[in-house]
Amino acid sequence: MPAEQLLPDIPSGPSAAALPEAGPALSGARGAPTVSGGAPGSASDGAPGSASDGAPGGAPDPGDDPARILAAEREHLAVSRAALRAMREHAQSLSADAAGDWVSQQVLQALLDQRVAALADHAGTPLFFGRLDRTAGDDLPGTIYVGRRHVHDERSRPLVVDWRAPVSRAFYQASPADPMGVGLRRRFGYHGGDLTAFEDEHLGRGEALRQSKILTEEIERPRSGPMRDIVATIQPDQDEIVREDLARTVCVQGAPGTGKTAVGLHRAAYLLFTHREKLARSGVMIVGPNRAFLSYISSVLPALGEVKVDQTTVAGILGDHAAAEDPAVAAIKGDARMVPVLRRALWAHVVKPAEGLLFTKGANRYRVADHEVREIVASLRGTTRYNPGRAALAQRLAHQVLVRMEQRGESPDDRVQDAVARSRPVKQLVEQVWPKLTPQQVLHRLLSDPAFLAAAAKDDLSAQEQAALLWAKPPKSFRSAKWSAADGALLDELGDMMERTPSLGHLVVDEAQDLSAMQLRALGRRCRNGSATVLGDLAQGTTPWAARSWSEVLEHLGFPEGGSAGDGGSGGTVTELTLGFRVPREVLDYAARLLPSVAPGLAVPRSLRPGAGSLTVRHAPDLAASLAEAAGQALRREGSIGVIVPDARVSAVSEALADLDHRVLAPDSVEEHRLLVVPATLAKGLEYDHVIVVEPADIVEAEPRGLARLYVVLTRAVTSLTVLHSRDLPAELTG
Ligand SMILES: Nc1ncnc2c1ncn2[C@@H]1O[C@H](COP(=O)(O)OP(=O)(O)OP(=O)(O)O)[C@@H](O)[C@H]1O
Repeated sequence: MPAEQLLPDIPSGPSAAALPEAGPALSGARGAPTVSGGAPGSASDGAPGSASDGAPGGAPDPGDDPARILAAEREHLAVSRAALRAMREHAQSLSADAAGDWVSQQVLQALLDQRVAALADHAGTPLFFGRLDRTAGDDLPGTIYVGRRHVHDERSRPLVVDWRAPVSRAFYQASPADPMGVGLRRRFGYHGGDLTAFEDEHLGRGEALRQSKILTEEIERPRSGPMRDIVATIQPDQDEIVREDLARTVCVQGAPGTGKTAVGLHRAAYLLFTHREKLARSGVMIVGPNRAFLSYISSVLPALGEVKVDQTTVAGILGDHAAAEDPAVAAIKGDARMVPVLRRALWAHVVKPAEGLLFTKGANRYRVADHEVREIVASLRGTTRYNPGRAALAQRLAHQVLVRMEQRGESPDDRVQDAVARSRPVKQLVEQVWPKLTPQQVLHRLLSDPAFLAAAAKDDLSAQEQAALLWAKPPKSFRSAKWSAADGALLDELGDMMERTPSLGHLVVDEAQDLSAMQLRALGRRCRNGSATVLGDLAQGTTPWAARSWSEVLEHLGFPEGGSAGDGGSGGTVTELTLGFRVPREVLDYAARLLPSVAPGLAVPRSLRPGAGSLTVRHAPDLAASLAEAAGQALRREGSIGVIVPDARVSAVSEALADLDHRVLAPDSVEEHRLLVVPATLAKGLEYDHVIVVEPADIVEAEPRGLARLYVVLTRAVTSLTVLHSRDLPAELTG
């Protein structure tokens, strides 16, 4: 997004004023109380719908006194809260007894319980965070309050409108250039559940804020606990992505901290609101890199009222296969060239019948000749998945027997055909020609048997690649095989060749740049009838198979860029977020020195915040002592602290911090702690107020894409980054 879009010029400079007794805006944690905006005018200011239109009971016009305006808005909040209470009491009073039978009663009761839970008033956040005074002259109210959920009064007049409703769009998108029928846009700051500040933009008069203090306060607030929703401050380019059509697959490239994860989660919430019934049936799933990350993002959707979204990892989908594997072998297994290899391996099990079918019933014998069986097999091969093909073969053979019965004057019906299809001679022939298989059996054979692998690989894999794929010591049976994570995707591919994988309505994939072609295919087949939101940063790709381009990723997912998806859906579009909300500019510029080496094609990211003094790079011959000192200093400041270290140094660093209460982050960690030691390989997607990075050279040397790992690690800080090194820094960082 161009900076001007976020910080538009104001023809008549809006003023900022302090409001007595007002607490800090939005985050409520710090900062001066604010009321700002272009001469905060009357709440009803020129708009056909005034504040009193929206507030039943007709609140008096507070004029342009900020304190009176805020008092009037607090009154609207109190009225809205009372109305929500009434909605909840009404829902509680409803009985499921009216349902006809016991099962319907239980279903209805569950729905009523859900409704009551959804109508809870969360004391920590106000019911609304924005207001629009509209000049559109349509049937909708002149004034609307935008909040996390819809609230109406006893006459069904809306007091708060859900942020996802079409009319709320203007709250995020309207600008002086295109006011979208909005005269006044007001943003509220809050502390706990109370309104403490507001900012006005008289868009109708061509006024907009140069810099929203409420947004600044929000992005600068100290981080503690899990990720929060950004519903009050979604930016216009983020909102475009959030509200993209369900049918569209969107792929978002974005530098660290540009809000990709936040946008993906809000898009899920938006789609669930807009297509509630459809998605309740088909489902929405969020896929993240590991459980620690999922735990970090786990509160966002519930806070937006969406509790029924599955949040998982690729391993959660493909099975926790964790056998150790050489990354070079995993890279071959992750390559899309494995698809034809697997296909040949599977279908090689379908063989030419040596004999025809002989079916006996009483004294009668019915024959289907071997060439006829061959023709049936040939007509089925390649036109169905493996298992349905097997079932169809049995039915076709039985049908041939039926034809012969009819030729002899019998009149068998469908039940006879089913019985013949299940009869021993048919089963035996099918088993011989088209055997029952599991994905594990096929993959076990492929990775154990050089001749079988060579036949399946043809020219798709080189001799060296085939040699690398073969197990050094093949397990005796597929049952005792220890599968690797890469095998998981191969098994899934084979599974889908055998039986169609059910599809979800929408899939959000975070850190997608790290997924192999085969993993992407596994995810793509899970939204074959739906769509996807694909999030990532090519510069943060740390796996040996990390994507080099988004069009590749979309292709593997089955949503080719600009094209159409396999099952009639639309192709994907790539878009970019370029403005960073997390990392201070000084830190981001430092990390960006690595970009020419890790992703030469990408533009240098921009940060919303200057963050002067946020970066310290210290040569530390006594690393343990410097680390303890830096961590101690950070503990005296506000906010979370992440000590990000080469994985091999985790225990040593934990020992160096023995005197400070801390925890070590593990892949499955769900507990929170203010001071965390974070292995470099787990830092992706996370953020801390203060980050201390230990020994960058070790981080770079630990893995083939170590420079990209270092880029990830250096971009986790919200407030300060301290780099401690006893060895020389990597040349890419100093050059
Ligand atoms: N519009 C916004 N208003 C307030 N905060 C925002 C906004 N957009 C993003 N943020 C905040 O910026 C931080 C970074 O967001 P997020 O983690 O979604 O970025 P990301 O692009 O996924 O980063 P990374 O690539 O490093 O994983 C989060 O704390 C998020 O809440």
